[in-house]
Amino acid sequence: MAHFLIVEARFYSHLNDMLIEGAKGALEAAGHSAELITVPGALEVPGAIAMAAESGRYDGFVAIGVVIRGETYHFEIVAGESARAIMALTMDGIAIGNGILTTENEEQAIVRADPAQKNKGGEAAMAAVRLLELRDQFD
Ligand SMILES: Nc1c(NC[C@H](O)[C@H](O)[C@H](O)CO)[nH]c(=O)[nH]c1=O
Ligand SMILES: CC(=O)[C@@H](O)COP(=O)(O)O
Repeated sequence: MAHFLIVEARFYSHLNDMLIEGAKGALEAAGHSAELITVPGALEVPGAIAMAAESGRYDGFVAIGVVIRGETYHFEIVAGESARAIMALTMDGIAIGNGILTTENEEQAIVRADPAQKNKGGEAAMAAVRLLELRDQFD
């Protein structure tokens, strides 16, 4: 059994609740345990993962959040920079599944957050599980 940390950017609570349900359900079904921490937004997720990885207490991580386009360029920054920083951590060998949705509107986010629909939270959790399996295989 592996132990995962779910790091949620709690910007849209009702959407996060669905993503977290999917992630927890996937990890539990795969026989793993999970903790949850909350940060304000997607830009804080990579830093929180980096800090938690330093502790050595977690085998893998699932990033959860929702970034919905507004009126300004900020969407590109939040969506792009959180994804880029998470990818950089993954390239350092940290098993992370990225379940941060980046959508044009709430309707798109609901479909992707809902475990009964596209279940992107569960998908991100299983991606982290797979990366951990590969790291163990290559060690
Ligand atoms: N607009 C969204 C944000 N913005 C907040 C940033 O992520 C960050 O917390 C702030 O800039 C302070 O550093 N975050 C989301 O997760 N989703 C959004 O739609
Ligand atoms: C993704 C965002 O930062 C967005 O929610 C902020 O909206 P706006 O660009 O209208 O300030």
